[in-house]
Amino acid sequence: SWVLLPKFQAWRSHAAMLNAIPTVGPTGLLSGCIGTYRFFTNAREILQEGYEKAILQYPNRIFKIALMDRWVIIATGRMLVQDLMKAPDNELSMIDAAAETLQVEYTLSKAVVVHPYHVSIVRTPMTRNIATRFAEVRDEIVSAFTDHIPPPDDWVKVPAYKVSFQIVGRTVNRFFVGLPLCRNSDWLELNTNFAVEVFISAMIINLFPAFLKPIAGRFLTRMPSSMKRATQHLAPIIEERLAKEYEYGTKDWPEKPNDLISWLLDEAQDEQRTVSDLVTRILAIEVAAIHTTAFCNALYQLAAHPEVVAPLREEIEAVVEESGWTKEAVSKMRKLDSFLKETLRFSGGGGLVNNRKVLKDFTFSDGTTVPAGVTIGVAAYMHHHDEAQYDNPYTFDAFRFYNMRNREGESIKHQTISPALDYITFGNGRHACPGRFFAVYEIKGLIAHILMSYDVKLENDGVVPPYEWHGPSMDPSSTGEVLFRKRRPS
Ligand code: HEM
Repeated sequence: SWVLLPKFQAWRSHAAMLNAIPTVGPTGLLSGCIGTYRFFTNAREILQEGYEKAILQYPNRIFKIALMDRWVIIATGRMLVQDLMKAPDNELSMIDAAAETLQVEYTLSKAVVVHPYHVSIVRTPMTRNIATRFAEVRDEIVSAFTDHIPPPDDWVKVPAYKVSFQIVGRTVNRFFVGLPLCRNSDWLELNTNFAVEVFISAMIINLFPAFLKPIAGRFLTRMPSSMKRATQHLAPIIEERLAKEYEYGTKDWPEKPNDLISWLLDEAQDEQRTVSDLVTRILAIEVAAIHTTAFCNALYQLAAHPEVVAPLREEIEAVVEESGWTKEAVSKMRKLDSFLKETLRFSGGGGLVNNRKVLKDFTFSDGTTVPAGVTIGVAAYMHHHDEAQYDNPYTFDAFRFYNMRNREGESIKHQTISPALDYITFGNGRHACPGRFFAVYEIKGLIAHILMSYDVKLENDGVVPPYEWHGPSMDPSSTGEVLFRKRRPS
């Protein structure tokens, strides 16, 4: 029994830590099954209830929700959010949480979490090349809009969700893989579908208990066929680049393209220099870059707020006249930046983000302890609508952050790219989204182009079509329409 005693004690202390955390949603027998079902269908209500109780009632500002085979703990308020984002990876692991949330083993490949070197490629060479590649990105924005929404003389209805994915897919791919692949319809369809499939398959696999996940995982993913399809497009390009390196005996051969494939090859080691590993990384980055609903949300908000159009147009025209369509010009678009950041605050984030797997019992700075084995996350939507963070949080105030930047000494604060404890759309700290610089320049470029070339409006009296909650993720309406016409002189 002396062998079992320490185990029993550890189990008791684990149970005591868990018991001290209030549960929201179903409790008792079968709570995991019912809880998972309710979290899938009613996550918003459960999270809102927990969030309000955590602030007003609970002693330690955290609460827990029972899922099929694990507990999810939600941390609320700036202090706990800061602790969570500052914690070292060997205590609170982002990678382990991502592997679980996205079920990467079945939906992507274990390799992307075992050696995530592609994250530093996004952070450094990719971000450094935004300025040099901006003219091409801008060219693709113009050409993608011309193809998908040829400027009509009279109002036409455009399915916002579908078209925004198509336009983002092309813009992102011009930057990642260049012409002609960025306009190849099979490649684009594969990428946009794959990005959505990863999230849907993972959500369904997560409904199964641990012992059934391998079976569910085998049947519920189209990963092998997507990999094969992606390989058909990428293998010839990758092989040609490897051949050039061999031929010239250097990685810096003449006229090497300046794109994601080259940036990856510059860093990849040993087995990472194979077609299959590189294809997986490229798909993983595509998923991170394409599965963002920011542009679609911004389009709905722009169409819903005609009063912002004139000031935004005035600003864009002035900076473009001065600096052309460059990265520098886009960074000077401060009102547009505020509009985008307000969109991300107001409609971005979802209910369970910045997830961390607890690898060792973890104590927050207020003394609250969570046991190893659970997952902790943040309810970003509720955080961004908390009056402790923002005045009138349920009002969409396009120039909220512009006005804040105009305050004495705050001109470089409050930008869309700057994570802060009251603004966690891109996370915060060490794991803050490394792709946010590109994402922000790209989305600002897309909205600026709409403002310069089109008039937009919503049919339904300017009311944004209802958001869709899929489990804890909050998405813009997938069926809503925005009306477009060629810009008319005002
Ligand atoms: C508006 C668009 C985007 C949003 C809202 C967004 C949001 C996020 C968030 C919340 C995280 C996790 C932070 C955490 O857990 O602390 C993250 C991580 C990440 N994002 Fe983004 N992202 C966006 C666009 C992009 C783009 C365009 C790329 C690639 C070019 C990208 C690549 C990544 C990568 C590689 C990570 C993992 C970082 C790590 O492991 O440390 N994201 N993103």
